[in-house]
Amino acid sequence: MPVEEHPAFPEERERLDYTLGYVEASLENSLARKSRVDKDAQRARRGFNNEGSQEFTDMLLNAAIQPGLELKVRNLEAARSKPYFARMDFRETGKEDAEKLYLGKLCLNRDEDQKLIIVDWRAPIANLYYEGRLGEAGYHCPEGEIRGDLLLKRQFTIDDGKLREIYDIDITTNDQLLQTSLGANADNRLKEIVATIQGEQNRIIRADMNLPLIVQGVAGSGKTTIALHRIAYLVYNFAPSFRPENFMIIAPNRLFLNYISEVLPELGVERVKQTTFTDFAMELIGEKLKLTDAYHKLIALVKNETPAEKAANDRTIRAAALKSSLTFKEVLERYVRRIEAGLLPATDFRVDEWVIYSHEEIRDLFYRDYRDWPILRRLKELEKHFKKRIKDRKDAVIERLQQRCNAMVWNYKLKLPEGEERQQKIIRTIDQKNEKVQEIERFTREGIKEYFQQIPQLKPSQYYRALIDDAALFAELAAGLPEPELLEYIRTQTAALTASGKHEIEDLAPLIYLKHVFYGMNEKIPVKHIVIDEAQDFSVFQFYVLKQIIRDSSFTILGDLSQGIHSYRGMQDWQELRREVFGAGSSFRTLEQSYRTTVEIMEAANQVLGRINDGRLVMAKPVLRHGPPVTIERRETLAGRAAALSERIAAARREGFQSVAVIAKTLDDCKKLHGQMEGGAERPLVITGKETEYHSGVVIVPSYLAKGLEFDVVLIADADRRYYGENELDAKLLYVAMTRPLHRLHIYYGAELTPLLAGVAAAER
Ligand SMILES: Nc1ncnc2c1ncn2[C@@H]1O[C@H](COP(=O)(O)OP(=O)(O)OP(=O)(O)O)[C@@H](O)[C@H]1O
Repeated sequence: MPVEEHPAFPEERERLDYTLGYVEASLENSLARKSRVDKDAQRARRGFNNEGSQEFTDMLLNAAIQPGLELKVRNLEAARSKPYFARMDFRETGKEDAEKLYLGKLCLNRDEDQKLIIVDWRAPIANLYYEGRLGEAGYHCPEGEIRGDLLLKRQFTIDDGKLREIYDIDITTNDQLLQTSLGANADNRLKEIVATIQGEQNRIIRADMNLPLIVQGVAGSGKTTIALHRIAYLVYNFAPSFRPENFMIIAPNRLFLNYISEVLPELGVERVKQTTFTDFAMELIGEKLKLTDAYHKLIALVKNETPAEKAANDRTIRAAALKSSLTFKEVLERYVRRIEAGLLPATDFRVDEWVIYSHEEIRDLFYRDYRDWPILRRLKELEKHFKKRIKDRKDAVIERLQQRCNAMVWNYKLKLPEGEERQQKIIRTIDQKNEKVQEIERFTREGIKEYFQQIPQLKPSQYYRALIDDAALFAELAAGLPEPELLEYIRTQTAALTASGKHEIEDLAPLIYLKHVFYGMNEKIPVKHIVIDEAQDFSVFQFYVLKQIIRDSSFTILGDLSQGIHSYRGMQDWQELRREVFGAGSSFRTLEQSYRTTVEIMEAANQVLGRINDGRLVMAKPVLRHGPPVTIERRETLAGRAAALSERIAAARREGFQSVAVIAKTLDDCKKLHGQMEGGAERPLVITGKETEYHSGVVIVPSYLAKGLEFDVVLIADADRRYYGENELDAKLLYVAMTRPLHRLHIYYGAELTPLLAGVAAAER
């Protein structure tokens, strides 16, 4: 129905005009204020000459105000075209009138009377919109629970300040706006979804920040999107105790970070730390380490062609899993305990003939009083104790020397006549005393230095190598642990790698662990809440170290075991993570509804997943949105496939789709295909994984890099048996590829179709 025919159109248009007028006025005010503050800041900077001056105070004040004002101006500018997206009418129990609340991305108050013109979607009352059905409803706020009647829920489409659509949501929840939003084409980057957040997503966004939360969500269930909305929600609700810098999101790679980079600014949130595990690990370890290519192992694994390769791969997978487990951490823990036990010299701390601290006293300090401190930091405390006691002793000795010197001087003055000889003797006495004092100072300084020189202090990577290179020590420490042969294999592989000056991603958790136990790192990390996306690719050991180093911080962990293409080193089971790392206090939620793709595509992908035969994997339920069937076509030659792909790309473009991805198994396969697609109308861009900027449009992307991304149309280029065999890893890779499109999926193969797709009800030619 045209929007003008909606009975509430005149009222809503009037309200929109009023709001836009207010936004405009507020923007004008804020711009004027911003310009004043900017000018004052400039003036103060020019006039500033010392830290006690008025200019300095002004400079600090302006620096504090400027970012907030800039943000306000940006938010108001955004609100000009779309100030709100919904309205709800709520009558609180005991009150006569219902309040009309308009929900938007930011809150806007009327300056005169503080009346709310727009309610922020993150405010407690906004929960009614996401959770409440019409009728009796309530919400929690700092004052307690507020109950009442939800009389109206209405959604709007507003573009460029124009009211385009009005949808009233009735008791049966007809989410027209969600359908419209899902039917739209993929933008260049991930987008915000405040208007259509669903109940199960809302409960994750608003979950208690202090409890670790683990979310298993199927492909397309909105994990990445809600991870970002959760941060925006927490930033808003926990300010000013928490600042945006206290939040951090860890994502799989920089390309992905760039893909998601617009959501937080769109939600009015800046300065949240967005990083990858590798980058964060390097920061924590504090050493410049060379890493092997992140996908090197996966690429070797997916080639998997000859029986010999298969056997070697099997061992690689088992070794990576063991190295990423808490069993390997146990070896390191024993190693650390061994170093700790033998760290102190078996002597007293003496300076010359004085015993300053006895061995027993030192042990008590080191192993008892400071036992919870990082090992090498305890040495710093010992040193402080040594210095303090030396100083007390030294002061007493110097005092005695001084008294003796005074007595001698006095004696000379009494006994010798005034003159050259007496003067010389007095000078010599004082000089001798000064020399002695200096000698004592030197002695004590050197005594401390000598004591601590006996204690080796290495970098984390040096401690690691000292263990990895020592076969006998390693075997001794690993005694009694499961799979001793595999542990020894890990040791030799790691020793060879580190000898060539490199580490692999599985080494990062051990290195962070060593850094933490020897040096500690708490004061360096301002992070209080960590959100981890694609968490299925993290190992238990990685989670363990993150939890250890940021003890007070809380975690939101989101992932999908069905997409665990790094599961050889990643997560097999969320319950293990809860058991081993986060404990019973953590909560666990599942998301089964998938919003990205059509029913036809999701059903085909689910069939592939079903082949893995793992009861723990959850099948996605698509939102009811239909599209054309998945097609599977054979083109015998690579050239033939390339030509067919080029045709499909052109057709997709004619249909108005913006983003098309050709997915081939590995980067090499992508490059070969690219070479063949020269003649096509639009030659795709190959994504190599080295990019830091995400370009959509038409791309060729290796299956493992497609994870997390989405496209309007996906063309799988090589669904042959020889590429996708009947094994878990291949099935997961194919599943990831098949769950990337929003609207169309076309599959091609050359010789023999992968058995993983056998029976997939697709339009086959
Ligand atoms: N409530 C919603 N309203 C509108 N769109 C939504 C909603 N939830 C998810 N989407 C859309 O569904 C798509 C998938 O979201 P997202 O990429 O966050 O899912 P994901 O669970 O991280 O997916 P995957 O694990 O497959 O990478 C995105 O286009 C997102 O905008």
